[in-house]
Amino acid sequence: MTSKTIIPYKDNNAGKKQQVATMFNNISKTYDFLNHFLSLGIDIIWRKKAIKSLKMLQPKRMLDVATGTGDFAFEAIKILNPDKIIGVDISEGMLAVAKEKIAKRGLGHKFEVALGDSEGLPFDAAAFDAVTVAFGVRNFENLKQGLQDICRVLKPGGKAVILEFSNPKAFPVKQLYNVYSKTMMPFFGRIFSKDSKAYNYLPESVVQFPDGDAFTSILKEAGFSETICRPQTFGICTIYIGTK
Ligand SMILES: C[S@@+](CC[C@H](N)C(=O)[O-])C[C@H]1O[C@@H](n2cnc3c(N)ncnc32)[C@H](O)[C@@H]1O
Repeated sequence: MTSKTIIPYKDNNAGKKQQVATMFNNISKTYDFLNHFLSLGIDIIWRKKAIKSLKMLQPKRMLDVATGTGDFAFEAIKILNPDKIIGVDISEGMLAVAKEKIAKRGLGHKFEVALGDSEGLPFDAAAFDAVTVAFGVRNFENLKQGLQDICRVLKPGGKAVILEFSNPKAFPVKQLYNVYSKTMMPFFGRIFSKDSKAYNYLPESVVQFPDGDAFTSILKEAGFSETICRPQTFGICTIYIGTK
């Protein structure tokens, strides 16, 4: 199953990847604030829970794909204490914020970030014990290719943990969340961020994105086994785990 391509700027001819990078460059300075504000801080709980699923594996060398401003990687450092975590992202603006946070927290010896595309990761095969992606896969231009490359850089037995928005299915959460994401999110996004289109793209891209079993099927096609799907908070978000 492939998802219909949703792009941030419909009147623009650039491809999805370039548009997504531009959008995140535009919103990088307000991203962290709006993330916690719009999710009422629940994203912090989702991140912790997702990272905790790697505790048994005790990964030493980790990769955080679509690392953005680094919050998923910071959580991994706190909970798992790996020797090294590398974060890659296609948005220089988001990475600039991540770099400031790394310096402020004195974590430069443990957490490095670099420009890098999920669909052609600049690493050797089997280089990492675990790969994490939070709220990133929905933005990939080619989802299956991105997941295949994540599988390639994992060691055999290594795990990918993916956190992504999904669509709540049950009444009345489905209806309430629909209204919230289509009205409040774009409203506050327009007020606080520099990009009025970015917070329209967010709910539109979630609706179109394959979730639940549809997503775990793509994980399997990309080379993962023992796939797990754990919906969070009435299905607003889902933790997916795949093993190489
Ligand atoms: C919603 S942000 C998530 C950032 C961070 N992981 C977090 O949890 O807050 C999505 C990020 O995915 C990045 N991204 C989108 N497509 C990508 C790709 N093909 N390769 C690497 N990063 C990508 C964007 O630039 C953006 O920083």
